[in-house]
Amino acid sequence: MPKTANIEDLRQRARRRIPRFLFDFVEGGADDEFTVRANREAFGRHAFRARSLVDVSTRDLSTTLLGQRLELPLILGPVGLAGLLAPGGERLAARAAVKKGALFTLSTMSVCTIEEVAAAVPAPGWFQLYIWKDRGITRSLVERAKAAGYTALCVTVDVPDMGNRERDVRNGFTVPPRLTVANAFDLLLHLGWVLRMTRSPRATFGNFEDSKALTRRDAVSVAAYTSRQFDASITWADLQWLRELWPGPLVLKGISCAEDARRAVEHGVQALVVSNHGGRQLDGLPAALDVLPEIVDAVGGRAEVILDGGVRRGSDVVKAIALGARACMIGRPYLYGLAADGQAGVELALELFRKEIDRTLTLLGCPRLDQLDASYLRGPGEAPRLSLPAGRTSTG
Ligand SMILES: Cc1cc2nc3c(=O)[nH]c(=O)nc-3n(C[C@H](O)[C@H](O)[C@H](O)COP(=O)(O)O)c2cc1C
Ligand SMILES: CCCCC(=O)C(=O)O
Repeated sequence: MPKTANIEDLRQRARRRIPRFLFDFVEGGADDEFTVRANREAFGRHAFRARSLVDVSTRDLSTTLLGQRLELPLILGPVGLAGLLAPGGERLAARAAVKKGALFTLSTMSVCTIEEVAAAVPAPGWFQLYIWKDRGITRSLVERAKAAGYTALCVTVDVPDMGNRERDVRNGFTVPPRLTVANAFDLLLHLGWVLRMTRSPRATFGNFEDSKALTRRDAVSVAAYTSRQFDASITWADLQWLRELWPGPLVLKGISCAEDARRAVEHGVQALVVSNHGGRQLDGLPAALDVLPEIVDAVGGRAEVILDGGVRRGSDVVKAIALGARACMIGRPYLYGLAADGQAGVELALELFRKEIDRTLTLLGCPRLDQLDASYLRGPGEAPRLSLPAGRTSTG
């Protein structure tokens, strides 16, 4: 097999290794997937302004996030059902993050439980919260995360209801996945995955008793399950309630305009994630990178800003940091690694990013990540658009 040179190669390996309905769940976005593509294309509108004759013989890629030092400015974003890509998927990804000096975020909708992931690593990372209609369940999730030692609560605010993921509708994707006439051939072509998954203790949302009891006969679509459970009535006022439950740092994920960023700061949020949920929620939102400057400006240093969406290259990370992000969150890139080769695949994804960030800093003439600023970029209008070859947007 040819060597894996970049995240796109890892994506191709993942595509071959897991059933189509699962790859589509990972890859897909909402409606026409305009925003999925926009996230990627935005990076091509910024070109570098490199400096020459700078001593770049040693480089420093480290950053601090909410007071924690990270060797790599990368956060593995919260992803539901990662445990379907490889048995124990969330545990494997959390271990890979520790090994590579990145940070792991566990999703509320994980297959492994809050406690299982915490037990797999020396110190757990962040816990991502979806607010349940049943506040008793929400409270219990927060308390479990606190007891297990997660260091920050990352509340996702862009899912009052699930986005319209048409690939999942078409594929009849359910939790747990079910054998149907329509997907029988797909499963037959991926018997390796079927066999691997028979070793997995469960194929549903591990944190919820009712979901653990889901059998293949009463399988539900992700949209149906989340619609039943997620609270679409939450407002800024509810953040106060969470504050009382969670004394540690609070992060809001899914901020996409300056007003909300300002409001988040006024509510004492320590970090915010500029994100459109990887284009999986409201289709038609602009690229996350395009709203980053507006949000960095609105926050004015009062909270840490993280860029999430479309990051596929070390140079993307460097561009986001030059525009004021403190770190980048990645979703699909590490899932490709997990699907392709379990923990080793996630480590490979992170290693590819590390090498690319390192090389970019070297060639850019900026040896330290914390010295990056907008003077290292030429913005849209200042430079010709850099375009990817057809079919190489990493999505679609
Ligand atoms: C399969 C999948 C599941 C996801 N599940 C969650 C989730 O449970 N909670 C959440 O806040 N974001 C979730 N996200 C969004 C990611 O955290 C992140 O915002 C997005 O993947 C970033 O875009 P990228 O994939 O281009 O890096 C999910 C994304 C994917 C691809
Ligand atoms: C799997 C449950 C929902 C996860 C999510 O937020 C997403 O798919 O984007």
